[in-house]
Amino acid sequence: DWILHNGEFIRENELNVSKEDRGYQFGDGIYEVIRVYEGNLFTAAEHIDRFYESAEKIKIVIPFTKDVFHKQMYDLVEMNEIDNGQVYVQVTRGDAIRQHHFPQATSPVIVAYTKKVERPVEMMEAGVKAKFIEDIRWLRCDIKSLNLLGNVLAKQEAHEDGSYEAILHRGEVVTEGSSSNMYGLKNGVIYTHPASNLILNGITRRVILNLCKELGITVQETAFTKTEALEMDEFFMSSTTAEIMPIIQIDGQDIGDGVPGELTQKLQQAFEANLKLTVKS
Ligand SMILES: Cc1ncc(COP(=O)(O)O)c(CN[C@@H]2CONC2=O)c1O
Repeated sequence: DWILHNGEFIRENELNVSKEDRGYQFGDGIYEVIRVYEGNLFTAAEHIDRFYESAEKIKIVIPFTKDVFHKQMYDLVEMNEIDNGQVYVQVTRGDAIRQHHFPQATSPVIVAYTKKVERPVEMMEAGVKAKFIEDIRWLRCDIKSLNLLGNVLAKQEAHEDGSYEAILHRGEVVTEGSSSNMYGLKNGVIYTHPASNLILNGITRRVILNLCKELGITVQETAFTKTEALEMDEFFMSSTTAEIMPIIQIDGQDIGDGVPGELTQKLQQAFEANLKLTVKS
């Protein structure tokens, strides 16, 4: 496979990253995961906009225009002949003598690679289990940063418990998943935490909110509590890799009838129709 390294296409064994790369030593960088369906990048513009936005928030300047960057992503997918898969791309502040404050002259290090991934169809049909876990992360969760230890520890705790995802909460208030956004549905209304510094404003979240508008489903971007989560009629999570994933059980307690909800399934169908439309093969 080809790897993109600072605008150059190289082979994996040609890639060398410094022992003092700031992404490696400080998590000083940001990333994106972009889905590929039938050889086409899905919501690439939105992901690239957020990539540049995240970089700007931590004062990293991407040395390419968005158009050039978009073309590089597209070429990488073509060269690696990815039909269904994803692109992982990250930028770090670069290689410099280890010091916490920004080194004088560093140039950002951008690495992108692809992998083949199939859609998680069985899990989307059956639904998954989740576990409440205290949200111990910092207060800039709106930045898609490489600072993922809080997310990693939460996901690990969930997996040790046999759960697919952690439902993070600050005190009683549910924020989001360790690598997803979270939604509860009650009496036909969808509730989800508002886009703020406490969550990542997911691209899939934005697609869902648009689909709800088209379907005439009311969405309240207001946070709900753990207790309210357990009383929801339906519950689901979303991310680029999980798409719309029903959550049928939280901490061992069934949500609704303990099976994927009807409105969740309606949203999944709308998401798939939209996906096929925008990713014309
Ligand atoms: C903390 C967090 N919240 C929400 C999301 C959902 O955002 P998107 O809808 O834009 O994907 C992600 C995605 N995390 C990426 C997506 O897939 N794998 C990841 O690590 C995430 O890491």
